[in-house]
Amino acid sequence: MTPAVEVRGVGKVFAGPAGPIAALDDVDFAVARGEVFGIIGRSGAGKSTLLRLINRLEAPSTGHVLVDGADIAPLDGAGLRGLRRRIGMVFQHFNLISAKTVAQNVALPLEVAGVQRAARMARVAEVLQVVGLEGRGGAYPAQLSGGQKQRVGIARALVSGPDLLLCDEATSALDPETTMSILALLRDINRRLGLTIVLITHEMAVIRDVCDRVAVLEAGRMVEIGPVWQVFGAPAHDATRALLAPLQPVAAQAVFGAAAPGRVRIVRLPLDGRQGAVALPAGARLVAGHVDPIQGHTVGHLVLALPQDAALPDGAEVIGYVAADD
Ligand SMILES: Nc1ncnc2c1ncn2[C@@H]1O[C@H](COP(=O)(O)OP(=O)(O)OP(=O)(O)O)[C@@H](O)[C@H]1O
Repeated sequence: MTPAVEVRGVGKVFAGPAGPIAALDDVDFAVARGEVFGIIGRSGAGKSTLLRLINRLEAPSTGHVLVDGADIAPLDGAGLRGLRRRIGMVFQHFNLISAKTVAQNVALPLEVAGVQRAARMARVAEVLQVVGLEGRGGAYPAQLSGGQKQRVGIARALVSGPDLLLCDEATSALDPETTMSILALLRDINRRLGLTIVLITHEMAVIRDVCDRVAVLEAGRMVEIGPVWQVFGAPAHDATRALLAPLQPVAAQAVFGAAAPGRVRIVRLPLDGRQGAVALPAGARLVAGHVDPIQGHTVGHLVLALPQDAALPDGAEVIGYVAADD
């Protein structure tokens, strides 16, 4: 099946005041139809630029972006309007017009496309129901909570019946509970409407809670890509590990002392989601642990105190030492 989006050898160079800035360098991946695909990276990694290339707000300096198998570079006029109808955008700060009601905000793309009023209103009612805002069409944005405003933003993104949704830090302005409900809504839309979703975020928790696969960007390069459970379970790049760190409160190395005679090893044993039951050496004691069920895999780590004569379990690393009777 043709991928929903293909990013092929894409580079993007901006002219900065102090010379050219390579925002993206040879980025290459494909997003399958019906997938929720996350792009994560720290600030300045190139996430927004990548999203802007997919909806052709920017053109690549090198390489190609294909949507539904077709290069979007040559599109102009009607072709570009058609592309924009097939792509819904959800923004961090909602981008609602405060002087317009919820229904008027949601109807805007249809109005621009010249859809008749009756058809507009019918479609708006439909998408407001999808996002759980039925009956709120007459409210103004100022009367809504952040989560409700984002629901309006999502309804507006859906109103033209797109098959691809691009989310730009869609939950970054929301509290954790509201974030969860918006992510659940995105997942629901993905499943019910079969929509492909590409989202950018700097939070691994967002990736964990909603994505099927993730690509990690670091300084404009894609340093890692894979199913979420695999990337969480066995991150291959330092940038990925740094992004995961806030989610994995390891009993830090600093807590433990250095090697010395008679001291017990503290080891970190990753659970990469591939293991079944994990066999532990006799006499091992549990110090800490963190487990995330992701896509049906158990991902996380255990921190163990190992008796001196015990072999280091496969994949475990020594992170420090404590006195035998600690
Ligand atoms: N229009 C532009 N002109 C010049 N430089 C730009 C432009 N847009 C982005 N950049 C630069 O390209 C790099 C990547 O920026 P981008 O906004 O894509 O990163 P990001 O990962 O989305 O970061 P953030 O999370 O902070 O938004 C940065 O160095 C940025 O300063």
